[in-house]
Amino acid sequence: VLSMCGLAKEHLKDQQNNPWNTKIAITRSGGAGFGHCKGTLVSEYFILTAAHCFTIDDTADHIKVTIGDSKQPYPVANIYLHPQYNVGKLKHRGIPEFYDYDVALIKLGKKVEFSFSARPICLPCTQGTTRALRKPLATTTCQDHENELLPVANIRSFFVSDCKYQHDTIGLVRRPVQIKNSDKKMACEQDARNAKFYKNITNIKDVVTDNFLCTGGQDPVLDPNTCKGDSGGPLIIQKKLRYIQVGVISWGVVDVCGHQGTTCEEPNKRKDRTSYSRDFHINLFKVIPWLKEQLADEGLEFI
Ligand SMILES: CO[C@H]1CCN(Cc2c(C)cc(C)c3[nH]ccc23)[C@H](CO)C1
Repeated sequence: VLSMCGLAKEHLKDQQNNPWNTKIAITRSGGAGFGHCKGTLVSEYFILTAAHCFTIDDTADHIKVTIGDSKQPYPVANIYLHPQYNVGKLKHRGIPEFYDYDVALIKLGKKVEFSFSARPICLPCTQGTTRALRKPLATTTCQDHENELLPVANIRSFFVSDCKYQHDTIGLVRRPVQIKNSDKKMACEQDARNAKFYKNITNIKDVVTDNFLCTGGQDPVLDPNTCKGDSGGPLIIQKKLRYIQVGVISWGVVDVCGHQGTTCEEPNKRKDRTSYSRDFHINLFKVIPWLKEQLADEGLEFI
């Protein structure tokens, strides 16, 4: 059976504690600079990330994926963007960026040998998550997973930032945030209006569709915010000692890292977090059919 998903070495730090954490580097021709994104290892060949990390002319040979402690990048065989992702879909309505269905799968050119620093995270509606939730395999449904992981409430979850410490060592820091899946969901979504391109949108639900999970703000508690470089990273829920990914970091209202990109808590380097600094993540329960199709041969046993 595929090694258990969502298992981390609790007492260790950084990569052993987030063994599904991957870095995606995209080299653009013509000096259009580097693209950097995060992603998660979800099976022996696939990385889950955000579709907006890629532009139409990013080909597989311009993408490098590093996993675990290995400095050696994996070759990329192919990229699969969600078929309904279309960043320019609302351009005619003066909305330059539309992030709906902002998910993509990268197929690696080489199989990942799992280890304590390279292990897949659990995905919703797979048998691995049923086991991780300690539920009966025969009777547990995808809806049971959703009821357990995303109830109507403020749900404790986390994303992961990389922190640059002195001597350029990179650490991985877990950032606790609450998914506003309660009566606070509306206010969370309305704050999208504070984003650069969304200021004069009449109906914010046109851009913040039902496919998003919303975190950030200060009600009930002040949540940390994502940065551009966190794009494609996971929104994770921990159940006992197992980790399940419920979202992919898509976009945020305020890039609290500014240009330097690191997301470390350096003094006065991080823009102050405000009540309207919200972050939006693609809800994986809304893209199960696409995941199931793309990952059909990966032994994940979707239910
Ligand atoms: C609609 O306009 C907004 C779109 C996205 N924002 C950039 C951005 C991206 C692309 C991705 C992630 C994960 C981000 N986390 C925080 C900011 C941020 C800009 C500027 O913040 C405003």
